[in-house]
Amino acid sequence: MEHRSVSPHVLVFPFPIQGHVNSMLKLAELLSLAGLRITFLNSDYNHNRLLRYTNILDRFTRYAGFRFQTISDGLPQDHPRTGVQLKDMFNGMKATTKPLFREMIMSWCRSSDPVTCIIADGIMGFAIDVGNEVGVPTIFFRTSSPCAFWAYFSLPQLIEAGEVPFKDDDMDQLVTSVPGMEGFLRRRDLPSFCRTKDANDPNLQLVMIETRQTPRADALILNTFEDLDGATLSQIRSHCPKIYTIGPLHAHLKSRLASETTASQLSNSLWEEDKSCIAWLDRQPSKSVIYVSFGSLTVITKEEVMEFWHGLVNSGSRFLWVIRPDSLTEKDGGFQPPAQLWEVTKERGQIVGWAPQEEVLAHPAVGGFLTHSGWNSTIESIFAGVPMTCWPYFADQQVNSRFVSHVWKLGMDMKDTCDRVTIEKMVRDLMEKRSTEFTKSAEAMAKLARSSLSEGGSSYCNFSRLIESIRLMSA
Ligand SMILES: O=c1ccn([C@@H]2O[C@H](COP(=O)(O)OP(=O)(O)O[C@H]3O[C@H](CO)[C@@H](O)[C@H](O)[C@H]3O)[C@@H](O)[C@H]2O)c(=O)[nH]1
Ligand SMILES: C[C@H]1CC[C@@H]2C(C(=O)O)=CO[C@@H](O)[C@@H]21
Repeated sequence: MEHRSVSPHVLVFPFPIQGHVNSMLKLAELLSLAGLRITFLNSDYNHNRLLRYTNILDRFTRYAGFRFQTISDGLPQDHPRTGVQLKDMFNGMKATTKPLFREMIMSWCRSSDPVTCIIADGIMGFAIDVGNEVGVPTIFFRTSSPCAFWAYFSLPQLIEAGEVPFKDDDMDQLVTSVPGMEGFLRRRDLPSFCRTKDANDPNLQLVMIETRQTPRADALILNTFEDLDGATLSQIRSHCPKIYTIGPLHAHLKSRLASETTASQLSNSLWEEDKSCIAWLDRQPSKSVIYVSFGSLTVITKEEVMEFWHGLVNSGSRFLWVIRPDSLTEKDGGFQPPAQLWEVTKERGQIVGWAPQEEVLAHPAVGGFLTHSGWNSTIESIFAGVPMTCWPYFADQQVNSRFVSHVWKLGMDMKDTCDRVTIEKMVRDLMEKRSTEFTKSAEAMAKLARSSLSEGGSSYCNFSRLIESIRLMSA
């Protein structure tokens, strides 16, 4: 198919979940600031939620070349769309979204303003097929971590060597088939999809097949910075030489906007942010609060909630805890936390349904983060210099938490445990006993993150290279 336009028109297309929409919308805004014309393709479901809970329309009207388009995710309106239903989400994309996307691209390419480059979510290999069909270059943006990407990429070798599926129950056994991670990556640190008895498990196959598509893309964008992930990036570069590391994206965007722009003005939340927690934080002493959040897909049992609650209360720490309204596996009926927990929570805690997380992490009262280790949360915490205790739920989070604790030494990993005694100890260690040690390493890493974004820094320069390459694709 022939192109008539020479001015870049980029289609940005995320997988329809919070952790992907958030970072891809930030990328879209950065590209708009650089003068590119952008079509952002959102699922109808997520677009309606963004309209409801954020100012995206006002925010993006300032970019003349920016427009939102929507597409079905193939799921009914009342589908829960949590981590438990990942398979439904992929099935919906395959059965409904992919054919619609193909039609849309075809018609845009025939229009007077054809798309000249697709930036698609790196978990959606079908975008490359469609891009190739219409002759439009496709760049992947993988929103998860480089370390997990590399573990996914190494899955054929892990399976071939008989390391996945695991041969027995020893989860502390080191794995040797992820190059560069031989000395420290245990079975329990592999992406959660490896915890299967069947090498043909559909989720395992899916992440492996999708990840192995990446070298077919014209380039790969990652939300990290060179000083954080240099060793892993050099492994990935042996298969995908054209990589643009332009993170931490949330901070990159902020640094290129007017200095008075606040994080909450840039919210891409699919839930309503409860801003009252900022006023509460304002009343707490410096570094006294542990922020607790498990992201947008985690579901937990009421037993786990009770263990966390007792652990937090027994730790003596102040805490700000996000409990998403849809995160409990059971219905609220019959869930009656003891009055004593509520009493202590009123004295030194706050529970909200969804928080303005970037603002929370940047708040001086926050001294630690009990996190599920989603990649956005991890990189936001790294940028804010906040040490972490990790309780990974699924996917890349098992790998990320190992890197936080063992490689970067920015906190601790409590994966595969959830009892009040361990939680109390982990919180005490993070907030008191080992606080100086972790705060020191977290602040050092935050400094490197900031310098990657300053003029001449790696992420700053890589972003210019990315823009240049998109312009060349459209010439
Ligand atoms: O109360 C909250 C909680 C979260 N967030 C934001 O929501 C995003 C959550 O993203 P992330 O930490 O990456 O977690 P998930 O929502 O679980 O993200 C999914 O997508 C990520 C990127 O691919 C993966 O790393 C995760 O494992 C996957 O679960 C972050 O930007 C947070 O700042 C808020 O604004 N308020
Ligand atoms: C859609 C989920 C499967 C893989 C993706 C992911 C990753 O590790 O790349 C993490 O969690 C989810 O965001 C994605």
